[in-house]
Amino acid sequence: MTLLLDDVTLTYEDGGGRLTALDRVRLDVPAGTVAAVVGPSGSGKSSLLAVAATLIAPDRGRVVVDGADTAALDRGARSRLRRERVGIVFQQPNLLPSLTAAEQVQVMAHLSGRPAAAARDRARELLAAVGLAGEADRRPHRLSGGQRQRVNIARALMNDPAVLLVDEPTSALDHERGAAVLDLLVGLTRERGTATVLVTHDREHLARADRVLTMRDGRLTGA
Ligand SMILES: Nc1ncnc2c1ncn2[C@@H]1O[C@H](COP(=O)(O)OP(=O)(O)OP(=O)(O)O)[C@@H](O)[C@H]1O
Repeated sequence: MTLLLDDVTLTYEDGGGRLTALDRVRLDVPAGTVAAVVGPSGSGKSSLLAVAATLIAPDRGRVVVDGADTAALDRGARSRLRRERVGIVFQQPNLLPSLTAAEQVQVMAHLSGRPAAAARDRARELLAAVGLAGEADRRPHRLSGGQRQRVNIARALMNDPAVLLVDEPTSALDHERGAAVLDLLVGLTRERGTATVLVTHDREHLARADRVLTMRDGRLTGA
């Protein structure tokens, strides 16, 4: 499995006690598939993504990303794994206002120490893949909301991640643009063989996923 969470429990400090945000969660996502996660607010969806992204270590259980058991890695190796093998797409694109679309994407390769010339070509290729070949030199204020989210997706793909973690990617978009962004995510998952986890409130997205899982009070069901 490209992404595996096995018997994962995560608690947070809560006043004098502990709040269980993830309760013995098992999730395995094969390459080239989309697992959608639905659930009410506060049920643990963001915590699930944070643990899968290796941003938070669980109290218990295993998180295996692209074959690597993340508990066995030191901090440096874990951040390298996150940078190089995990793509993260959150609700708001958070683009840097002064950079063009191509530069936003290129920056990711720079952070991983990849050569600039190759990164420039790759950034343009990815922007073309998300339908923004003509917008590569535009800064965010000259892009629509849907286009900004596409730049966000291209940026997450820059390092060819094995795992793509996506949190409500269409919440800021109208229906048509949201549908186009979803098409793109599903298509890229299949083409590039990523293991994609998609947190969504949108029922229409669920039909496109390979599996739909429900999170409730930290328990994940439907696997
Ligand atoms: N850093 C934290 N410290 C303490 N409690 C937290 C922390 N982060 C989340 N929680 C609690 O953990 C539970 C799960 O939260 P989480 O954000 O994962 O849910 P969610 O399903 O993503 O919610 P939403 O859809 O509103 O984003 C909630 O009860 C939340 O209040």
